[in-house]
Amino acid sequence: MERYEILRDIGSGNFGVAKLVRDKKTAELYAVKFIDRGHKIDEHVQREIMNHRSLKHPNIIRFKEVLLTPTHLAIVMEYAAGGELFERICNAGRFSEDESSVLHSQPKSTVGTPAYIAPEVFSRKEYDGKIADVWSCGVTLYVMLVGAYPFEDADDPRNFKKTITRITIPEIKRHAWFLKDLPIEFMEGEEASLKMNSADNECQSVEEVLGVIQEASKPTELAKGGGGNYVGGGSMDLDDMDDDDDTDLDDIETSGDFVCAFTMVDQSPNFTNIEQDYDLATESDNVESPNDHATIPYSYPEAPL
Ligand SMILES: Nc1ncnc2c1ncn2[C@@H]1O[C@H](COP(=O)(O)OP(=O)(O)OP(=O)(O)O)[C@@H](O)[C@H]1O
Repeated sequence: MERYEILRDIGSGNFGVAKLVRDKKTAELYAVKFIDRGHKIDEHVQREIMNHRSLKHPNIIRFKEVLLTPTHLAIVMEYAAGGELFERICNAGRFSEDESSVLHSQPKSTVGTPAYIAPEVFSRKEYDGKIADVWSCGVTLYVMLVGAYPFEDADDPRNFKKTITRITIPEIKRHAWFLKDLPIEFMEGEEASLKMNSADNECQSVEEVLGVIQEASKPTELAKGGGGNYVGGGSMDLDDMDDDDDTDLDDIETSGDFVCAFTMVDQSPNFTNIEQDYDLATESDNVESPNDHATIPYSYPEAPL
């Protein structure tokens, strides 16, 4: 399969490298995170991938698919061309003057930007610091996703006392900002399950994703001298990346926030049903021992994070 062309490195994390690729058919750009096959592909990696797959929101990088190269598990996702969040924050400055003056007018025992402070901290009664931190993290996440403060009254934006009134879960479920672009998985009722079925048909299925992850968690056949049973190969092989590639990178739009829409192309080949114990002997003739890997248990939460 020669679906993607690797263009350049875009970063590296704890688990591997991320590269910018172009879909040869549609010319769309994607980011691909490469993680070494073998022991690094554990239940944590699996959980991250399955959680990512279930997140569908315009402000969250969209998962596309997982593929195998001879040496790596490749996670294909939407490419975010806006650069690093940290740099954005540094460039934007920490607080505006307005925010600072509000901050300084708070009681001395209250530290932080008011919009981020949990209601109980304002109340000056005893409170649990850890729980208050969870509130602040929630506000931070909301601001990062939406670009505005939650609980803000548009007619009275500086009235931070409004955060003292805690919204209830049923109220949240009816709230406009919760319902806007709500992923189908989290919708309730019959309409939701109908939508869910049609959406599931559009992307790599849970079984396919888990099948690829299971395969990637096995010791690589390449390391053993075998050819291996892989999906991808060709231009997705990291070793194939040519630094002197004459691809004209100047033509690539990397100035906007998100440059590619989520578009599915053909899906990966069939995989063994993950509910059966994975039978290596049926996977590849090159396998030396069917007992040299552990199957990652399939136990990730489908619920919101
Ligand atoms: N979808 C993407 N679009 C653009 N750049 C990305 C994308 N995914 C990753 N990157 C870049 O690659 C870097 C490494 O990403 P990666 O997800 O491997 O690691 P991380 O999230 O920084 O840390 P960890 O390895 O702990 O998950 C990121 O810091 C970012 O610069």
